[in-house]
This record gives sequence, C-alpha cells and structure tokens, in this order.
Amino acid sequence: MRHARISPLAAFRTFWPLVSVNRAAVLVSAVLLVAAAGCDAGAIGIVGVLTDDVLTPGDLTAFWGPAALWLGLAVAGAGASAAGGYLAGWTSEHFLLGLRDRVFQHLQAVPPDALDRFGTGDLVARLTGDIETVESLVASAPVELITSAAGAVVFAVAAFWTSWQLALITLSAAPLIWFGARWFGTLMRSATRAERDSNGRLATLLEESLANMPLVQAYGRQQAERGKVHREGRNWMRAGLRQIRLSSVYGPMGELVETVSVLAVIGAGAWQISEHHLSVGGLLSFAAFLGYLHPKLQELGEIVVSASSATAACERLIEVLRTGTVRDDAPRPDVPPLAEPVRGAITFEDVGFSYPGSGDPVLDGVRLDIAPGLLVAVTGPSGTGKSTLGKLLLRFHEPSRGRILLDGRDIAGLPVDEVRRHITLLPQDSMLFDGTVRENILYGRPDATDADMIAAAVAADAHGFVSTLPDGYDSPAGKRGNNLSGGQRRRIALARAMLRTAPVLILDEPTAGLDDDSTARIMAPLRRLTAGRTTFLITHDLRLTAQADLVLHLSDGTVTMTVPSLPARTGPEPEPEAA
Ligand SMILES: Nc1ncnc2c1ncn2[C@@H]1O[C@H](COP(=O)(O)OP(=O)(O)OP(=O)(O)O)[C@@H](O)[C@H]1O
Repeated sequence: MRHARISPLAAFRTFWPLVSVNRAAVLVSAVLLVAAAGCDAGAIGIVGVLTDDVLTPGDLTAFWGPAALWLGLAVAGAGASAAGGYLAGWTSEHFLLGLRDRVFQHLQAVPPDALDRFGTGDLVARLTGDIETVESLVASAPVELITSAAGAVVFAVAAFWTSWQLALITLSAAPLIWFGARWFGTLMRSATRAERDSNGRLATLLEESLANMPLVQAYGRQQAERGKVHREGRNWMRAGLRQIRLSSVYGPMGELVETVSVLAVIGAGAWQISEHHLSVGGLLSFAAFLGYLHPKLQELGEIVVSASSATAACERLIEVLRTGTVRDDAPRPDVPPLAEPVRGAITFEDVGFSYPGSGDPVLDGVRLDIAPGLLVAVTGPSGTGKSTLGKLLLRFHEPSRGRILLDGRDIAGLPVDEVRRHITLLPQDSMLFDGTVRENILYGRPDATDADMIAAAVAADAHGFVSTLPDGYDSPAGKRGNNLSGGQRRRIALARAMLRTAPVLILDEPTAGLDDDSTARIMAPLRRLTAGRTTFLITHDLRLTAQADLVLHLSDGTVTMTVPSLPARTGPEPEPEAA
C-alpha cells in the first residue's frame, strides 16, 4: 500500500494550527535555553583567561575576579536551563494532550463502519505512539532547533573570535553532517513507517485475539493465535532492528567526523602556537568551545533525522484526520427546526444508498411513510440492508439519493446531534462500559434522577437482579459488562434506552443470542419500551414480527410493506415487576 508522503515542514504546517499552543511559553523557553548556552560560552571564555593570567604566571590574586564571574554565569546558566527545559516540556505535554483530544474528537464524528478499516488496536497505536512522535516533531523539535542552532551560532562565533583559522577547519565538517543527516533521515523515515504500521497491525491482532479468547480457548486454537502474534511480533522486531541498525551507524559516523575535525584542529593549533599566533590558553578555550559546538552540530543533524522519521507518524495521523466525517453543516435555512414535542413520524422519499467504494446500491428507491408510535418490524434475508436503514436514520451515512424526513423535516438539513437526540438505538451488542450498573444505565440520560433510573430499571425488568448484586446499582458491570449474563446485559441496555425520552427507537435484533427463557423475560420490557414510540424493530424472530403494527420486508434494495396476520399491541400492557 502506498502512503501519501509529506515533508517535515508540511507536517508542521498541518499539525501546528490544530492545537492552540501557548506561543509565549515556546518563545520564553527558547530564549531561556539560548541564554543558558550563552552562559556556557561565557564560562568557557574564562578558561582561557584563567590559563593565561592565573595558571601560566602563577598569580593567585588574578584568580578571584574570573572565578566569581564563572560562578555567576554557572548559576545563571543552570537557572535558565532548568526553567527553559521545564517550560519546553510543559508546552510539549500540553500540545500532546490537545492533539490527542483533537484527533479523538475527529474520530467521534467518523461513521463507525469507516473506523473498522483501521482496526481498534491500530487506532490505539495511532492515538498513543504516533501522536507522541508527532509531538516530538511539531512541539519539541522547533524549540530544540532554535536552541541547538542558537547554541551552535554562539559557540561558532566564540570559536571564530578565538581563532578564525581553527574555526574554519572545524566548520568545514558541518556540510558533511548536514548531508549525512538528510540521507539518514530518508532511510529512517521509511524504516519508521514500517515500524509504526507493524506496531498498529500487532496491536489490532492482540486486541482481536484477546477479545475472542473464549472462542480461542474453546476451539483449542491457542497455538494458531500464538503463531499469528509471533509472526506479527517478528515483523515488528525486524522493523525495529532496521531502525536500530540505522541509528547505530549514524551516531559513530558523527563521532568519526568529530575525531577527524579535532585532530585537524590540534595539529593546526600546535602550528599556530609554534608561530606565536595563539596562546596555550587560547587553544584550551578553543578546544572547550569545540567540545560544545560539536554536540550542537550533532544535535542539529539528529533533529533532521528524527524530523524525517517523525513524518511517518504524521502521515498515519493525517490518514485518520482525512477519514470523512458525517456531514454536519449549519442547519439548512429551508429546513425549519423540529417542533417540540417531536412526534416521531418517519418518511423515506425515494431513498437510495450505496456504501462508499461499492457500486451496488444496498437500498434503491425506498418509500415509506410511518405514522408516529407505530411498531415496524424490519425483516428480510441477511445482507439486504436492514441495519443500513437504521444507520441512515441515525445519519451515520447520507442517502445517495432521496430524503428521510422526521416530522416532515429533512434530517439532512438538521444538526446531526438534534436528529440523534430524538432517536434511541438499542444495538445488537449491549455495549456496556467498565463502570457501575448505575453509570451504565445513566449513560442514556446522565442528568436523570435516581427515581427515574430505578423506574427505567423496573420497566426493563432489571431492578430485581440488580437489587441482588452485592452493591446494588453501584456494583461493577465489569469490562464490556462481563460480570453480568447475556440476558442481564440486555436488560441493562434496555433500561438505558428506556431512560432516553426519544420518540423514535431502532432495535437491532433485540432477542438475538438469547435462549427462550431470556427472550420471554425481555418481551414485556420490550413492549413497554416501544409503547408510544415509532419503532424500527430489525429482527428475524417471528415472535417479535407478530407484535408489530407493520412489517417491512427488504429484498433487492426495495421494501414491501405488510400488516402482520396477528394484530400485535392488543390486550393489556404488561405490568412491570415490583420495585
Ligand atoms: N461499511 C460497509 N461498507 C461496505 N458495505 C457494507 C458495509 N456495511 C454493510 N455493507 C453491505 O451492505 C449490505 C447490507 O448490509 P446490512 O448490514 O444493512 O444488512 P442486514 O440486512 O442488516 O444484514 P443482517 O441481517 O445479516 O444483519 C451487505 O451486502 C453488506 O455487505
């Protein structure tokens, strides 16, 4: 798979405006770090003075002035370095937090199926490792670049001031370091891209394998799963080793260049001293400047290398940010806001839909007119578009043609949040969170009172079993609700849906996977939930179809509508269990 390639500068321009960074903090930290480098340079200059004025003549009285100045510079340098370093770190951490929030916010607006192509583990890798790498390029690298470049300039000027001939010899290595860094940067970038992609694939594999552990163990497939994890782990290791090989060559190559340059300086310095163009103190100062200048040049080279390799992570994040979100323009002026209370009348006007990238229409010219409060069973063979109908209602996707109306308003012209506020989805998978039972029920309406919550649990036939849990509503549901049985999870999900007061309901196979007893237990709560709400009940279960006011049968993209032979909502509404 080919990836869009971007330069470090383009990556910086993409990500820098995404997060509001405290620019004053960036500037102050850079100034402080440059000041620290200035103090170091000043202190080194004093080495030469001490050598020539104190050590060579053996004059202790000349020691105290330069010594006090050196100490003062050391204290000021340490203070500036500590404050500048902290401020730079503070900016980086805030940038990281802001960028992760921003990318996560984008993901929340992407239709759920569009996220599937990444895989959960890979998305986690992008939101953690890749974001940190982007931070290193966009927030940390500019400060490092400014301070290293300023440090290099300060020490280079000081070196020129001491001996311009020796300084020229030293700086002749700079172009070598620069081109070397560019070349290594290109190699590191492709190595990093391979490493990040492999990391994402391994994370997805691990996530899937761990989530499916009951199946893996029950089918005795542990060895096969171990094999898959090992193979992907080996790919990751190889990609990591390629990075290590490159960086282990880059460091020593820089040191080699430095050694050659130092030897040349010592030789030329010795010749200058013999010609009386330079004092021993001057050569010592120069050597000390060199000791500081070379690391700065090396740092600049490393910034070039790591900036190039960081673009690989930038590309992976840009892929996420370019994944299309649900269109949520400003409300269309021709669509008046919904009149409260929303009744839940649903109309499909000649609706057609194809998934992006697949030519065949899933729905083709669907026309429906559903009066408020009707229970509509949606049936049809697998893959005929029953769930797709619900996704269009929730605006996870937009119809390719036609319109969907809620109480006569085109939902495409209303804010997405407004549409979803009036629709409750009860997905096939109960989707509980790792919190308490209370938190899971209140997810439907966080500001509901305890009395409302308990009333919803009673109506969902959940109150009885919740009361027997050790901590009642404060008992942990476990990861994905694992502390509860399948039927109990379903009833908690029902209570959560009950708490929402939305007039439209989408139930996706509410009895799938439940045995007869559990199905029988949720029938009455289901009828209470659907009462008075326009309900789309996606189901293959004939017991549920028989309860409906209308049955929609999907086939070949079109819909036929029938009235079930057994009229449904007749007879008294079943009473909820006693609280
Ligand atoms: N995200 C997607 N991208 C591409 N095609 C999709 C996507 N989701 C579903 N489809 C295709 O659209 C068609 C309708 O899918 P949908 O899930 O709506 O069917 P369904 O009637 O609900 O099936 P089932 O009864 O098996 O749940 C199927 O052919 C499916 O392969």
